[in-house]
Amino acid sequence: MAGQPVPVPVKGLEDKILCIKDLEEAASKKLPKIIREFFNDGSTDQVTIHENHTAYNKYRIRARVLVDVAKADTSTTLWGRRITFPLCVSPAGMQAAAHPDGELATSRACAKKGVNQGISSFSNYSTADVRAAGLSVGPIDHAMQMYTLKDRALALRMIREAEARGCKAIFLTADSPVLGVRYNEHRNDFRTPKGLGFPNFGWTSEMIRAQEHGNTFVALNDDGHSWAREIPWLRSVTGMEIWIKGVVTAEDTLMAVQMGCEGIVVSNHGGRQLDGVPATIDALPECVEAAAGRIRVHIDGGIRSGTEMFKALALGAECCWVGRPALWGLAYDGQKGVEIMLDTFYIEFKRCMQLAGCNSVKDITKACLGVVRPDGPLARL
Ligand SMILES: Cc1cc2nc3c(=O)[nH]c(=O)nc-3n(C[C@H](O)[C@H](O)[C@H](O)COP(=O)(O)O)c2cc1C
Ligand SMILES: CC(C)CC(=O)C(=O)O
Repeated sequence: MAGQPVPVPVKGLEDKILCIKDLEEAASKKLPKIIREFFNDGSTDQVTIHENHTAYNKYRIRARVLVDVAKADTSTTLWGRRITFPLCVSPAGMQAAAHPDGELATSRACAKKGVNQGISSFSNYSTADVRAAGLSVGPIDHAMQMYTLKDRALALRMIREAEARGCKAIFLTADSPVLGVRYNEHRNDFRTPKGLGFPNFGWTSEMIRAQEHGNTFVALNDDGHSWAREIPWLRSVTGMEIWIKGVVTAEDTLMAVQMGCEGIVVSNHGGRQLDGVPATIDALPECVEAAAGRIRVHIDGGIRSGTEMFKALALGAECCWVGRPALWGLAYDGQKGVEIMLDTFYIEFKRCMQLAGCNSVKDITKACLGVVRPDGPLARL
């Protein structure tokens, strides 16, 4: 991707997409209200979804100058393979509601741009098809996202399929024993659009539309889940890496370490589950400290620019993931839209590294950041 120009508008579309905010606006105009609000909103009072993004503003970059950054290298390693830069696409379900090609288009775009993807349990395409779509373009690794399901036989089928297709990890979404309260779904009587199925569960469109969205979660997810129930069982049935997605505390990071997990994604589900939990960038430092280098720590939630990626890395995340930006890319222009999204982040991240005086991802450390205090000088971390 090196040397690419500033993102340009897609031919035939009038919007000039220069940043993720532009993409959000252009995509939102194209989406029907029910889908737009389902994608864009958070739960109840929208506090966490708002802070996920705004909390980045308190940090400033302590840029170093007169550093030769002509050969700045944005790449990093994930699952033993170099990726273009430390950004991957989070497992967000129902992507065919954004564009008919849904997760297939996302997979192709990720492979083309050299990053990885999480496959949602609620993908509208099967794990086999999503893997094949990406691999037809180039190398790509996938994590299979799973909930803590009541039905062990179903969970096992999904695990076996993920293994057979070569997924590298299970992302066990731990923040969803029940569905978060999202007013838009009630106000709009949200239903999965006609024609979309959830093949990972073996559910057709007709089966899904017969039930209310919230009831799907009640039927599937286990509100009696626990560390002791989930992790030893997962470990006993699969050799894939086990990552916990949805951690926002040091305590749960330590549990993940003690349970022998390979990694965590510091995540609050994009502010869609419990409103009032901290912004992920605010939860990150205590999780990084608790992990103490023993397991991988990644982050998602509210990341909308390369500068915010830089800040998350400086605070100790090894890699960032984004959910809605991929959905906006899809809604804007399918695979091409997701590519525009990835290019935008890439260009911003590389330029931020260079302007901050960093030549590699390893150069991005706590020393690169300061925190704004109301009435004082910038405080070093
Ligand atoms: C429409 C939508 C569907 C999602 N579906 C899932 C899902 O099926 N499983 C899951 O673990 N997370 C799901 N997420 C959460 C994402 O994986 C991710 O944590 C979140 O979107 C990151 O925040 P961001 O959208 O602000 O980047 C979903 C998010 C959105 C917006
Ligand atoms: C795609 C959905 C069924 C899942 C969801 O809304 C979520 O996990 O936030």
